[in-house]
Order: sequence, then C-alpha cells, then structure tokens
Amino acid sequence: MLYLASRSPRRADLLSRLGVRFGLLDLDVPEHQAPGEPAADYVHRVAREKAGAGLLKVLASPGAVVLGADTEVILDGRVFGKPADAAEAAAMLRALSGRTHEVLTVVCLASAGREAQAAVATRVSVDPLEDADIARYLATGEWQGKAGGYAIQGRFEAYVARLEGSYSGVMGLPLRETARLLREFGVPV
Ligand SMILES: Cc1cn([C@H]2C[C@H](O)[C@@H](COP(=O)(O)OP(=O)(O)OP(=O)(O)O)O2)c(=O)[nH]c1=O
Repeated sequence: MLYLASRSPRRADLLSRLGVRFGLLDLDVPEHQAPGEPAADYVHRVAREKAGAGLLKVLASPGAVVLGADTEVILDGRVFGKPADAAEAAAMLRALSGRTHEVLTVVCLASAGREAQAAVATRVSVDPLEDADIARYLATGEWQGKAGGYAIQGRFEAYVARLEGSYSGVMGLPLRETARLLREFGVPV
C-alpha cells in the first residue's frame, strides 16, 4: 500500500494524476534550515524526514511504501520557504522580481528496508514586478502556503517569462521522476 506523507492538497492531486491509489498520512515535520546547511542538503533532509516520519506511522502495515516531498525556492543560495505573512511574501517577490531562481523539489520514497530519492531543479525566470503588481498579487491570497510566496498554477504565471524543468515539480511533485521512483518500488504506474 502506498501512503502520501503530506498535508498539501496539490501533492495529493498530482499523485492522483499518476493513477495510483494511496492513503494520506497527516504529519507535522518541522522545516528549519540549520545554520550553514547548504540549500540542497536542507531540501533533501526535509523530504527524507517527511517520508521517515510517515513510515513510522505505518510500520505495522506490511509492504507499506511512503512518499514524502519538499519544495523550496532558491535564489543566490538562499532558501525561500513558505512565507509566514504577507510582508514576508512581499519581500520574497521583490527579491524574485526580474531574476531567475530555482525551485528544488526532492521526492523521497521509503519502505521498511529501502529508501530512494529524486531531486528535480527547475529554473523559473520572473518578469520585473512593480510594487503595484506585488500588492495586487498578495491580495489574491494565493501566496499562502507556497514556497517563495507564489503559486505558478494561479495568477502568478502571468509574470513567468520562462520555465526550464518540471512544471509539476514547481507545484510540489514532479510527475515523471515520481513515476520512476514508484516503479522502482514495485508500485505500478
Ligand atoms: C513555487 C511553488 C510552490 N508551491 C507549493 C508546493 C508545496 O506544497 C509548497 C512548499 O511547501 P512544502 O513544505 O514543500 O509542502 P507543504 O507544507 O505544502 O506540504 P507537506 O509538507 O505537508 O507535504 O509550495 C506551489 O504550489 N506552487 C508554486 O509555484
């Protein structure tokens, strides 16, 4: 049985698109970058912690496979996670304005005897944003709960000049790499 260790409705939607059946595990894994921890190491660690915490919940279920994932926006080596409030989201969007950043998603699959990860980095170029653009965007509320303070799957795409990589990866679950990992674990996709 496959379990998705995530509270993100987007990850559940994306995983459903692969046509697999899965259960949902609700868990709260803290996301804090350690001092000096490189951005990519941090994203890998959090994805592993989510899958590991999920696995602990279902160890009694034989053959359980747990999927955890983490998505962060990275600019100049700095990690932009989910903004705590509109002011923090505004600061993130000002930093992303007119620049190209990376969205890194790491997917981790774990079962009783095995663990594997896939990392997908997508480069996203954002048009220059006026203060008025940012204010209008923040008013939509779409920034809430999204790394970097934007959701590409909504109005923000109007400001995306170029995307190189995985669109589903930016949304939180890269479908191609996830499908490959699932097959490796014997989950038919
Ligand atoms: C950049 C970007 C991020 N996101 C989302 C994907 C992730 O859900 C979220 C980053 O936060 P995550 O910590 O990766 O995930 P989460 O807290 O939403 O869910 P969970 O930890 O329970 O699995 O940002 C978008 O939906 N669209 C985007 O364009």
